[in-house]
Amino acid sequence: MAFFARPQSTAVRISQPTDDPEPRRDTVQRQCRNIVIYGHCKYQDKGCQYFHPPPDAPASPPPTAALSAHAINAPIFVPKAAAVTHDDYDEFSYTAADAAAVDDLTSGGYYDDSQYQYVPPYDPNGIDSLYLHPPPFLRQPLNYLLYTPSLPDDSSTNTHFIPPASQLRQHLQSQSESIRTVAPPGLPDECQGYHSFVPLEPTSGERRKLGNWYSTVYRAIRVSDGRPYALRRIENYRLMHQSAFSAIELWSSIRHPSIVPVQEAFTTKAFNDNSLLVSYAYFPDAQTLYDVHFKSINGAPPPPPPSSVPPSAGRRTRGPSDPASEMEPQNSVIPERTLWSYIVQIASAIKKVHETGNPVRMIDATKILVTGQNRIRISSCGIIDLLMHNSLTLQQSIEYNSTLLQEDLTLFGRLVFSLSCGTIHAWTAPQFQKSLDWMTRWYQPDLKSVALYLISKPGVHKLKTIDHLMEMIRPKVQAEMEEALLATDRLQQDLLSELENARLVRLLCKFGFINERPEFALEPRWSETGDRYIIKLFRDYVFHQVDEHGNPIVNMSHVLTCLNKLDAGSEEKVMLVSRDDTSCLVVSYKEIKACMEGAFR
Ligand SMILES: Nc1ncnc2c1ncn2[C@@H]1O[C@H](COP(=O)(O)OP(=O)(O)OP(=O)(O)O)[C@@H](O)[C@H]1O
Repeated sequence: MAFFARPQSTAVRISQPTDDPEPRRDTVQRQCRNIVIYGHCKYQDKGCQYFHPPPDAPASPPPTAALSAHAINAPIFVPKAAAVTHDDYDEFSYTAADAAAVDDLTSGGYYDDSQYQYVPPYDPNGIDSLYLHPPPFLRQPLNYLLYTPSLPDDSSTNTHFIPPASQLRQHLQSQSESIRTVAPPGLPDECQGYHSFVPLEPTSGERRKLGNWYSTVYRAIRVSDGRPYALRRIENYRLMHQSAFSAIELWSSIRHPSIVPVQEAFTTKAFNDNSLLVSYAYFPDAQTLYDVHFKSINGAPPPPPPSSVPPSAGRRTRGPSDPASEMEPQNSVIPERTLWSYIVQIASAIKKVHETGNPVRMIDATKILVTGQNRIRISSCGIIDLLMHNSLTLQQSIEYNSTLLQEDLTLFGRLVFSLSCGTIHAWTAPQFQKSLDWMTRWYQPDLKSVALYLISKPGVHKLKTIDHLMEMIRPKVQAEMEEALLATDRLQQDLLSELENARLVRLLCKFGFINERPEFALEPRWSETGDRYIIKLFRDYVFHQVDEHGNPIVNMSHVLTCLNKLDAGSEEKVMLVSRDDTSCLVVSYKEIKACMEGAFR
């Protein structure tokens, strides 16, 4: 058929305008489209602001005339759903007159049907039945892919592990920023496949030690996967036995949600000494338990609250009126729920490691990281095993290991005392009785029982075991599991609302790749004819609409609606007009999508 100008693209050419009755831009003097379409406007005296020719003036083209491309410049319609939900909707689209003119359209559809009551172009050489009986414009049912289904929204509630969505977003943004921190000068540009070293602790002032070794933690990016890692550097380390690395090999095979995964270890001279570097997974903005819960005691400003307080728990502060305030002045008490959560997470990590027959050796407030709301992970695993590697006989090593397993539980007990009492030395003899009183005052008795079990001295025939501990805390484990599942549900729901982001970005990237490539102007497969032309017109339709004064319309909901429909390949049709108004195409989103995929490929 003649008006299928490009059958292969299925775009419908409507007409070549033969006269120029209207200026390009919409103005209040523009002729009312109701006159053009219906021959009269029932809102003429009721506020319609467009020009209505006097009754004796020459009649406008009858409705059966070919629709001019200029008609596209008629008042821009905005999808109803978008307009009512978007703050920045185009005012012009909803002037009183238009509101009246398009009032009917709101009775159930998204678009002004009357705008689509077009008649196929007049084709003197090929009048056919379509001309005489134009097919009705059928509104396509919405594709379910177009919109995220609305689910009950609990994103504003504060769950145990996941803060309200607004806070979560802030955390994630801050983490993203931390990952991209620019490397300061003075550090190696590249070292064993890592670059962009950024120290994670102050490098001035007192030097930090791990055991007898000076140690610094850096964030660096690994070349092979582009991901950030936390590298702990041990200065002036001499590797005596290659077998020392077997500890790292073992730890790199242990995966547990409460253990910072170990990646690899190597020695290097890149720091102008013999350094040992152990690479761990990096958790942006992580703070140690010490930083979060104990630092204020040393006079440093307290870190931001760990966001660990469930709304009902409140935060209690030791004040001078508390009998226990003699222990430490003005230090916030960790809510019992948070404390149990820490205990369950650490116990579960210890169980995982003890099952391999190995000790953890890093149960310490300065080595346990808080990586999210109430989420903790034991860090720096394996490094002590590497540094203190010695060649023991099998029997010696079994006995040594057994001692270290008991030691893990004792360290754990000390940590529970420290966290419950808010002071790192709460378990030591001078403070022990006061600490017990304190725990009796603020927490349920089972917390004290657990702490006492953990720091008790093992009998010759009765060793402490992590399994026994797990049995003691079973009800708390169940509560923790429920919280973890709730967190998964919450995250999945949040993820759903972000689902369209990736799709839209991919579409925008494709637009960017395809449009405006003058260097390919002479390339027949590329030039702005055919499919590429449709894509260009669609780009204009989505992004470059202007109002009656020629000002750009910045209507995000229009853009998002169009892109969503394009992505879903909706059957809905859209009218595209060239910039010079010489041609006008009606194509479906589905067809535009096919054009775009083709051009992109
Ligand atoms: N895997 C990791 N991901 C993100 N940050 C980490 C990681 N490991 C350590 N850090 C951060 O590096 C910093 C230094 O860690 P380190 O273990 O030396 O703590 P520290 O408080 O300085 O302990 P110490 O007093 O023993 O030196 C801490 O702020 C910690 O949050």
